[in-house]
Amino acid sequence: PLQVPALGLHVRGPAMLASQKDFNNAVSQVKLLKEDPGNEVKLKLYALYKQATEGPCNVPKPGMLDFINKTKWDAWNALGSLSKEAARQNYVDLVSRLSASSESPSPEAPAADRKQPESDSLVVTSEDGITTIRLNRPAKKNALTTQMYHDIIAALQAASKDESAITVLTGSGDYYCSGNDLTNFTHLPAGGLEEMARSAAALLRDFVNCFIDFPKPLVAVVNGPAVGISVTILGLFDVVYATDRASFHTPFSHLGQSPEGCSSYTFPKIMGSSKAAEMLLFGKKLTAQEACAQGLVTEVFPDGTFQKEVWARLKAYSKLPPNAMRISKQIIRNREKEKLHAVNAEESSVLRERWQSDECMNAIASFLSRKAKL
Ligand SMILES: CCCCC/C=C/C(=O)SCCNC(=O)CCNC(=O)[C@H](O)C(C)(C)COP(=O)(O)OP(=O)(O)OC[C@H]1O[C@@H](n2cnc3c(N)ncnc32)[C@H](O)[C@@H]1OP(=O)(O)O
Repeated sequence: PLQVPALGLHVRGPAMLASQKDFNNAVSQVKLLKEDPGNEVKLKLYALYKQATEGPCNVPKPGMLDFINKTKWDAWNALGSLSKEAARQNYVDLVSRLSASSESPSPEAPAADRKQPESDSLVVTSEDGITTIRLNRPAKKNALTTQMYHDIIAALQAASKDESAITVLTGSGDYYCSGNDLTNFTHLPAGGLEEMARSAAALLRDFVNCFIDFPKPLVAVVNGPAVGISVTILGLFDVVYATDRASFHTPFSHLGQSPEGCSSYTFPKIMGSSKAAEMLLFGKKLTAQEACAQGLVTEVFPDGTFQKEVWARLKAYSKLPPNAMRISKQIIRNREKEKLHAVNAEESSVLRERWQSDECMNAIASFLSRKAKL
């Protein structure tokens, strides 16, 4: 068979081609897949569907900043003059491979039992009664990729069951975390912007739920500036230690977005409604000292002695009776767990709409085209 280079697909002879009925069945089957096949595969499915139903790409190339439609256009255009029938067959073959692999049992351990993350961007270690989850993408200021959200969920689930007494989240390099990786929004699935927003909202909700439900003491060791979701979820930690080099920035309006991480509830509760509004509506950046004065940060340390002082303290705390700490945390958290879950659901659903807005798309395009920086 011939190969279509960009997508690695095969062109078959006419005798082997799938019927329109096979194709229609495959289109229905895609919606029933148990596992998300990932953005690359979804893009292939999109391109083959367009080629099978409309023939070779016949619409103008979208502009440079319209990165979502341009990615889809590129995938469709890469199929060149592949016939509708061959595209139909390739679509059917691809769906049948996806269905087979989603039926067969996974050789991997369930995510909750997996200790090591899928990528090097997260490092999980356990020592001295402390499980440390370290964001490890310093060249990108520890911006959170979609894979990292999944890995953090898995790491928290594993830490909730391991032997450690305390769990810590921290960052590598000069930043704690620059928030959501804005390129997450450029990998458009076959279902388009709407599907991207739906799956991001579901991931956000699962991610934040893990912090709400985490059963042991959870400590943030904020080793540098923090942006976006890495700031909002601090309201769900039990203790937050920060270097005096840290800053806390939630520029949601600048990004055409709205608060998450339960911050629409925790921030007004922690710092009062007016200070919370300055951060969440106007994107006021707080210094470490200001964040401490507002109650978001527990204690600020000089950068030169930050690591030494904080880890010495955490090692001492980790020797306290672990069951007593768990039970005490549960009593505190149980007071408002239901409320936090409701807030998380609402914030995720509002963001699902926001992510489809022009305000949000334009802000992301500006950042990616280097026009905007916070
Ligand atoms: C699915 C759940 C979604 C949850 C919703 C979450 C929302 C949020 O978290 S909103 C906040 C999103 N974050 C941002 O808007 C920050 C964007 N970044 C910046 O404004 C700046 O990069 C900076 C202020 C964080 C740092 O500036 P600077 O010190 O000048 O460093 P560089 O800009 O040169 O950054 C180095 C390198 O890292 C890349 N990068 C940094 N942050 C992000 C990011 N959030 N997403 C993607 N990429 C990021 C930056 O592009 C540079 O890359 P290279 O040019 O390739 O070196």
